[in-house]
Amino acid sequence: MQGKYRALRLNENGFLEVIDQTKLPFVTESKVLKTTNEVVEAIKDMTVRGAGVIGSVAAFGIYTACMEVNSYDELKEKALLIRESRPTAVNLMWAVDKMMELLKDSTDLVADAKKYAIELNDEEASESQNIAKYGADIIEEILKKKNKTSINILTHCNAGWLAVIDEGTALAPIYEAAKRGIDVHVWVDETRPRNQGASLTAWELTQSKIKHTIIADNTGGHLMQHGMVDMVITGADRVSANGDVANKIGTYLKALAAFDNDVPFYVAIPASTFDFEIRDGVKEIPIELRSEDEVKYMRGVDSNGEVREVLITPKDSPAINYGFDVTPARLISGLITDKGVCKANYEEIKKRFN
Ligand SMILES: CSC[C@H]1O[C@H](OP(=O)(O)O)[C@H](O)[C@@H]1O
Repeated sequence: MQGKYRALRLNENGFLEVIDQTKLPFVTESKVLKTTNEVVEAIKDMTVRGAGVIGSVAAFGIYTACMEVNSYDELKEKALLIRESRPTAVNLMWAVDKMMELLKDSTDLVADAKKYAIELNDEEASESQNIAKYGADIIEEILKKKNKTSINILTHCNAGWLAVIDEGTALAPIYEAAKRGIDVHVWVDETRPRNQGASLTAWELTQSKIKHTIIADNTGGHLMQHGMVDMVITGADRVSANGDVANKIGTYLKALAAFDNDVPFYVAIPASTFDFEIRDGVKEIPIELRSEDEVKYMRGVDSNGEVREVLITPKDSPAINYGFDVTPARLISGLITDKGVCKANYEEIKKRFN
């Protein structure tokens, strides 16, 4: 059926259905998003998350909004609600703007939005396959250079198919390398506070039977110091024109440790992640500030298999919860994109993507 991907699909009734990522890895459950408000809430509360999937859901969210309006002007108001649901992943704004541009002269909003949303997602899925191939080539190059037959890759957060349809970005080269018969092991940063690594990346790699070890976020530097990491691959939520990379909080610290230990640090991204409006990512990329409760509470299952949130700090202690940080381009070995691997600098990026 058209519009069907691993993390989301249009169901038989024509509504957007998504995997509820807040329940993984304990419960695999889907959620149908029938209204614009349900789409906005699902992005805000991270039922769906990951820059690419947020963009995918936003595109189908515009289609959902078209079922609620009688004119393009009415649609613009709903589109803004979707566009403003999270501030850092530029794929969200890109998807909404692209859909609204395509629909501006439409005489059948619902039918055209459905068509354009499927086309946009099919293109994202195709780009993800290219990232897989170019990234696996890098993995083979590193193995050859180090004269090794197995590779240890560290990744932060979740940039698999739960985050970018349909192969992911950071995990796409790992899936492709495994398909090529390469012996891959992944160090999985737990990725506090929402544990996208421990809950989502570990779940994905388990499904794909790829060797992995979950580590506390502060472990990566030690592993790199002791030669236990051959490369780092992460995803990204926004890459500025000068090659600075916004990604899940903690990425910058991994890049510093990689730089200090001469470990190749790659960022895998589709073209929709570039933001050419921003020339200095460190200074200008907006960083989402999320609820302090995500730091103060931890999710898990109790002895009855019920998903629970438990307080892990003194009730009255304040916390602050930055969702992302920005890694300067100088710490990045290369950007693995759907058009090949490019250096993280303005000239290279402009030549290939702008
Ligand atoms: C390339 S999409 C994955 C990207 O999105 C994650 O953020 P969140 O889980 O808050 O949506 C994280 O930055 C990942 O690298």
